[in-house]
Amino acid sequence: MADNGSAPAVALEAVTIAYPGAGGAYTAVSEVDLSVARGRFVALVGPTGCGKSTVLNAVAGLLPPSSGRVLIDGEPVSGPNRRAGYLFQQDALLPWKTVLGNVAFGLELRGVGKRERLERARDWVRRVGLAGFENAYPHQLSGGMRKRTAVAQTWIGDPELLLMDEPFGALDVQTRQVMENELLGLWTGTEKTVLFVTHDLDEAVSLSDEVVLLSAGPASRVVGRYPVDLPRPRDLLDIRTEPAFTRIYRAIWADLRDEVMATYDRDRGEA
Ligand SMILES: Nc1ncnc2c1ncn2[C@@H]1O[C@H](COP(=O)(O)OP(=O)(O)OP(=O)(O)O)[C@@H](O)[C@H]1O
Repeated sequence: MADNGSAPAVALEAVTIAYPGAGGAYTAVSEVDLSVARGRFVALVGPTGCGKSTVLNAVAGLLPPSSGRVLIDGEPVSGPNRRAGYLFQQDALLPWKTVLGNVAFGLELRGVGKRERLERARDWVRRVGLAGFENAYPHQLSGGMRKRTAVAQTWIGDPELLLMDEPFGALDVQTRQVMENELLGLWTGTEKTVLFVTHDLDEAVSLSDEVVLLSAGPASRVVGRYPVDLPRPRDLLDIRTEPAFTRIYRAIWADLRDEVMATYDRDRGEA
């Protein structure tokens, strides 16, 4: 592979994505430019339906742009990116496999020998706090435990790039806070780049180095980039009460609110 050490981990260049439809194509995002340096934690926010998942799917290589380019480490994306790790709101646990089997599954697909993959899976099960549940099946787990299993499943492959789409959206508030903290704990000190989609501004600010705001659709584009210069390592339970957190949150919300209202007005007009 080319030596692209200085290239951004992720770059979108004038990316436009239109979905075909019966009444004509729907342009979800238009001319999106975005560059994410290696090792950064970037949150993507915007009103509902603005195209956050669309952008993430394009970066994942699951959705080819109608025009423009997506580059990973300086190389154009052409097909699903197998070096990236994914975490979505819906986990992808296999119901017939145990926790250990689910965590080891990615390594199994890659042909890693049984002994090694089980050893590594056991280590990850322990790291996400599920020691003792190795032999449990997904239906025997709480939502938080399923999510921990999914986190281990993703991280065991040691991906350089993590693409997360509202990964904790379905969890109750308390479990969510614990999981967010644990995610930061895993990520801190690594060189991993994270693109994190959320519609929760609180979550976006507390986790990330930078928040990127997409405008209301159709034809959404990037309308704001906000550095989050809060110290690390962060304890999310503490950081949300810091004056600096409130300052950043308010600055972004002032702009996000306009986009949310634009979406609301548009939907009302269509109703
Ligand atoms: N496969 C598809 N075919 C047609 N339109 C689609 C398709 N997928 C998404 N869209 C439309 O594209 C727009 C962007 O959708 P997307 O899911 O990317 O937004 P989002 O910001 O992630 O939404 P949310 O915050 O509600 O999860 C929406 O209007 C959606 O209805």
